[in-house]
Amino acid sequence: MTKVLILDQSKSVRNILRERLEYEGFSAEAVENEAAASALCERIPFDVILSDTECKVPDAGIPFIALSADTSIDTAVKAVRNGAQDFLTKPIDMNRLLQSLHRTIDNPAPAQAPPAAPPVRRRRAHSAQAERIIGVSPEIEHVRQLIDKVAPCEARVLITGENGTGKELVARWLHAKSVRAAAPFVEVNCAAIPSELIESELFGHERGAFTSAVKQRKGKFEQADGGTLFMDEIGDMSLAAQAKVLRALQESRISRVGSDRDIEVNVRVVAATNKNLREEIQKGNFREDLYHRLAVIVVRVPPLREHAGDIPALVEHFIRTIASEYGSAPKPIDADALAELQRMPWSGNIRELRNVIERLIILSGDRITARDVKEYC
Ligand SMILES: Nc1ncnc2c1ncn2[C@@H]1O[C@H](COP(=O)(O)OP(=O)(O)OP(=O)(O)O)[C@@H](O)[C@H]1O
Repeated sequence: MTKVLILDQSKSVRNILRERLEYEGFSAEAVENEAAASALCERIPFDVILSDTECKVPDAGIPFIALSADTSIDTAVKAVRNGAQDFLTKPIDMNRLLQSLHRTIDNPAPAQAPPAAPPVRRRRAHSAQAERIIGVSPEIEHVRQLIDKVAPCEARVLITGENGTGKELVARWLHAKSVRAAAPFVEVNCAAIPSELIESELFGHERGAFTSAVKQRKGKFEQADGGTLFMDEIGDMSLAAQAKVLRALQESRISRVGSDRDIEVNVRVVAATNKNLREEIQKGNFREDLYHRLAVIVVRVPPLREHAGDIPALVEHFIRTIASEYGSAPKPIDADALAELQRMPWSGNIRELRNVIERLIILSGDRITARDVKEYC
């Protein structure tokens, strides 16, 4: 199992990253300073360190990825000059982080040998605008038709499907095609938030509600007022949090942690899960009443293996978008390389396909060949 050390002064960042990485199958430890990191590095052979640029990374010869809330090119260049394998800005885009971790682990360049001039890369903007849904298969057409029918009405929607199938993309389109399109689309990943923080994350808190509540904060429900709240990985929420969400949905009211005042909210909830919620209800892990509140309409997003005919169009799309992020020309791909990609099982679905295309663009020569696919996938 890949071992990751998280070095960050913020407890919530440490908790969120640790929980999410453990969820993704990594073994993760988190510390707040260099001394603790050095001590841990002596005991545990970490494969990679994730470190905020405010912290000093222990000199243990372990590749590291720099994280920072400062998005300036100067900070990125400095981090790479200091030996970082990659630089990611906060708030962390988990897809990017996972890609970066896999790249670092698969290809750990010595931490002491940073490139002289790091490539400047335009990162994908995390904008409210939804990316295009690629695919003309009957399966994807069906999803598109459902979006068109369901988006304009106010009904709550539950989106189901395996990881990486495009559930978030569907949620963004449901918002973009609704009457709420001009209002915020706010997302919350219920699996990434430790159970003790979820209530404050969803409903906000008053100053002094708990030790670290140094100022008043609006929760996701209030932030999404007038718009759409996308609750991802809803099946991973604790029963206690489920009860609070149920009340918010029943009454369209919430109260911040530490307050006894109710606040009215006008939010359309779109939820997503990769779990079978009916099975979770049988096991006692998910409230049936909440399920019926959320799943007025169910949109199932198919796994990529059920619409493999869309792979060539998706590959072409990713080659173009990734090339433009890197500021380079799109690389051609050989027909037999494409055929090879169509034969793969894609258990990580479209996200995995995107990651593979990014890897192939970086590692292949002038064009992507079948040999590249066999070597790098
Ligand atoms: N039909 C599609 N056309 C183009 N891009 C797509 C399509 N479906 C998914 N993607 C892209 O694949 C990646 C994964 O999609 P997304 O995050 O929506 O999946 P998800 O089902 O929400 O994943 P998870 O369950 O892990 O949260 C994103 O980069 C998304 O833009």
